[in-house]
Amino acid sequence: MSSDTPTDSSSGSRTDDNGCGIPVIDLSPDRDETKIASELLDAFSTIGFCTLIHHGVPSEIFRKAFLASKSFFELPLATKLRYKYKSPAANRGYIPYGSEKHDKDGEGRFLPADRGETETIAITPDQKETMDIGYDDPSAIPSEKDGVYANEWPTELSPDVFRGALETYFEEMDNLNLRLMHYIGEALGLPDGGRGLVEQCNAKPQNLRLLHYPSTVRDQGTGGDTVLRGNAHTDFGTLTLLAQDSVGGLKVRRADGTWTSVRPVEDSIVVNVGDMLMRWSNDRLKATLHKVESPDAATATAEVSPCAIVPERYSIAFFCNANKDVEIKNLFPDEPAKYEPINAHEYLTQRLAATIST
Ligand SMILES: O=C(O)CCC(=O)C(=O)O
Ligand SMILES: [Fe+2]
Repeated sequence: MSSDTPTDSSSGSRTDDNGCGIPVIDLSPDRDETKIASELLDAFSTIGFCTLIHHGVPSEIFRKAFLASKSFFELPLATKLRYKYKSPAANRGYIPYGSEKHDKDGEGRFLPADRGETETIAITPDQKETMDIGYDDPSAIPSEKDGVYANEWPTELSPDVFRGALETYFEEMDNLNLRLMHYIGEALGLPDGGRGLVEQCNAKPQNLRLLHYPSTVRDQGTGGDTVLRGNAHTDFGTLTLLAQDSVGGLKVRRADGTWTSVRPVEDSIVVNVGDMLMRWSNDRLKATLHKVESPDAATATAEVSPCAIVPERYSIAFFCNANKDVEIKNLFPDEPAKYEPINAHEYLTQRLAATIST
């Protein structure tokens, strides 16, 4: 069996993935919610990933968000650099190619914090540019001292095309995340049936990231046929809600070390567990390594060019976190804690600082 076969027999998770590579979970309102919750728990405690369908977010909202992303990345580099990412504390703005250094190696082991230039260079920089957007709280006055930051919306783009589309997208994803956290809390058997988890994630500490992987040629990057567009990593927060275009290339590592390709499904959302939720759940939920490569013909739904050109790719990640003041501490006090408690904001800022050079 090829290591990219889109089934998952090794992890013990559901295999009815419709060829998607990871479990597919249907959130239709007429489905039994307890069943949905147990499917989510099954996926998140094995491969750590699933694809959501019938989640209720209208197609139009994805279409407008992808249009906003394209309009931004098509601006000249000098213009995009006016909105450059300033600090992990603010966690907003544009990051040009080659600025992410990753804090884990290809096996998921943390690299030393004081790693020098050589070790950084040993990992090929991601072939992507990104734009991070947070929540603009209308009732708070931005102040660096108080840790309140505002987005810098590009003045070159009409508010309808960019800001409006992305604020709507943010709101939809935020609601969906809270729904998922409720299911997770319920399925984990937490005493308050999931309400407590929701209350600890409901202050919009999330981060919307637009990603653009430029078109490239196959024999660059790691060599051979495959181009590595995004290094293997785990996400930092609680859940990540990812929308992708039809190009493909996302791969997830199974428990046995082989990789499964996630086939893009129109209007679906790929969800995965991040390290913060893995810690919080005392390792019951798994933050799994994933990476982005050039698409293989078997999984891409877009026409994959037989020639050397790999088409550009767009995706939108919605990185969810616990509220800034939450202590991430073993949710199961009856079992020995595998991690020291840590403040959610501190944890996130540390991980961001270890990966992004500003
Ligand atoms: O672009 C993708 O498909 C995945 C991106 C990703 O994993 C990330 O930004 O954390
Ligand atoms: Fe990721």
